[in-house]
Amino acid sequence: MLRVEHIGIAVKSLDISIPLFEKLLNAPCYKQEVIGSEQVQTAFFQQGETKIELLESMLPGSIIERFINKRGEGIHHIAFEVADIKAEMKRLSEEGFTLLQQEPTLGADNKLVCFLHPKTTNGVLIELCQEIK
Ligand SMILES: CC[C@@H](C(=O)O)C(=O)SCCNC(=O)CCNC(=O)[C@H](O)C(C)(C)COP(=O)(O)OP(=O)(O)OC[C@H]1O[C@@H](n2cnc3c(N)ncnc32)[C@H](O)[C@@H]1OP(=O)(O)O
Ligand SMILES: [Co+2]
Repeated sequence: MLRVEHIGIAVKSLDISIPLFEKLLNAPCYKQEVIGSEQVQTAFFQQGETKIELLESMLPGSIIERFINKRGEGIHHIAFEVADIKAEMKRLSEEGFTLLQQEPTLGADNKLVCFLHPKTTNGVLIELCQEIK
């Protein structure tokens, strides 16, 4: 893994959480993006070489809504940047981790992404991401 690319935080309302994080980090939200396949709206903040990704559910029953209903707002996943996502998926699968998808999909901020099941990673949802060049 190259670095922590972002930390995903599930929030109920971007309208409330964007100004809150702008105050907290003393940095502007530099990008908002809708990811229809994940039924989320995102908002990004740069912090050194990593980012904070706020996630608000767009639809009832979405992954983010289910998470908030069960656990409340808070840290949802940690994303690691990798150089070659397919090679890393193969390595992690061979090491016994459960991949939540067999092929990378298009994520936010120009990335290919893949998730690992939190049951196989000490209860932490892990995202792998590779920049699309
Ligand atoms: C914006 C795009 C992208 C990016 O580019 O950055 C994103 O970050 S999208 C983020 C949202 N998308 C995802 O999270 C995709 C991967 N996640 C999943 O496929 C599912 O959330 C899941 C992890 C498979 C869980 O789904 P499901 O089994 O349907 O949910 P349950 O509510 O039944 O939970 C089962 C079990 O897992 C625990 N859980 C759920 N989410 C998390 C989590 N984020 N971290 C840790 N544990 C999690 C949940 O509490 C349940 O546990 P038990 O109650 O003990 O059974
Ligand atoms: Co993410």
